Parts: sequence; C-alpha cells; structure tokens
Amino acid sequence: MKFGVVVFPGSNCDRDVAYVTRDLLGQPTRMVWHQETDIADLDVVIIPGGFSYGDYLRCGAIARFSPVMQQVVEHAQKGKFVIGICNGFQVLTEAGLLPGVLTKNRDLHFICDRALVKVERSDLPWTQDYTTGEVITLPIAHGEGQFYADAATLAEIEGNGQVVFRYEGENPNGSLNNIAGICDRQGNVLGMMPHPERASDAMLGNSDGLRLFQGLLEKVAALA
Ligand SMILES: NC(=O)CC[C@H](N)C(=O)O
Repeated sequence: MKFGVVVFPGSNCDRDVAYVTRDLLGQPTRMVWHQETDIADLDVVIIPGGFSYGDYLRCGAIARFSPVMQQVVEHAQKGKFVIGICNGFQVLTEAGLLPGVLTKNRDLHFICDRALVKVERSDLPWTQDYTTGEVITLPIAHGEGQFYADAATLAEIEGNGQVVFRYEGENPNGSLNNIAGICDRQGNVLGMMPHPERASDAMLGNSDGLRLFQGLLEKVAALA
C-alpha cells in the first residue's frame, strides 16, 4: 500500500509519519511536495502536522490553496483514503473535505501534552484495530485545536456518526462535544488533532497510535 506524505512550507511532522509508514510498517512511502499535481500513484494521502505557511491568517487557510490540494480533493472524492493530523486536520476543514473548523484553544495557549481519547467508532478502516469505547492515550500539540461547527452542522456530524475520537475526561482545548477527530460521511477521510504518529514506536513508551495505521493496512490488504 503506497503512502504519500504532503509537505508544505512549515510542515514539521512529515518525517515522523513517514517513519511510521515506511520504517515501522514497511510500506512504500513518498514525500509529496505541495506543488505536485500528480498523486495518482498513491493509495493513502497523509497531511501531516506542522505550521504550514507559518499559520498565518488561520491554520491551514493558505495551505488549502497549494496546487496539490486539488488532487487531494479528487483522491478523496474517488473514495480513496486521506488522513489529516493536527495541521492536516485544519487543512482538510479549510479545503471543505471535512465539516467544521478548528479555532484557537479555549485558553488561547499552545498546548503540548498527552490526552485521553475515546474511540467512538471501530467500524472504520482507520479504527478497526481498536474497540468501540476504548480509551487510548495520544500526544496533542496545537494552538488552534478547538473544534467548532454551527448547531445544524454539529447535529449533522453527530447524527451521521462522524465523530471518530472524543477527548475523555478533561477537554484540553474547548472543542464542542469534546470532539478530537471526525470523518467524512463515507469514512474514507479522517481528521484528528491528536498525533497517532507520535505514539507509534514502542520505544517511546506508547504505541496506541500505531493501530490506526495498522488497521488501515489490514483493511486495504483485505480488499486487494
Ligand atoms: N502540531 C500541529 O500540527 C500544530 C498545528 C497548528 N500549527 C496549531 O498550532 O494549531
């Protein structure tokens, strides 16, 4: 299964996620510079964390105009897999691939911590290696992670079962309904503020995040 990691000026988690897919999972992985316009070779697009374009205007608001994003939208529309992690989640909402928006944290501070995260759905390719209701620990590191959507959109997200991850216990950033990650209606596009790639190597003391990539891999292998 071929992974592509999109790199914008200011991305900083691109190597971390490539380490997971290439070195830990042994899958072909290539870095995709944001000016590229042909990503037809990819099975999974990963939009990693970071500070694309220095977070000017609003996180992800400039990156969504990068040439590669048109291809990412088409990739998603074909039902192929896209994951946005942290800044990547922000880019996906800005690009309209996921509903809602990420705004400044409730306390207006950048937060770097570990969060308890509840898996709301384990029927997605992304989450099939978890159990529904399982609480895992994942690192968070963001300044604009407060998920917001107007009441009608929020009701739709909840009604469709698009909430994949919710903060458990303390809500670190004020996200509505403790939302930490959502998917699109079909479930092939996933966005999440916590960083599974930073919790994938057992040597770092926590591999709760690895199962996300592993689950997807197993799903795609089963489809092939
Ligand atoms: N780690 C990240 O991807 C951070 C995203 C973004 N720069 C923020 O502060 O919210």
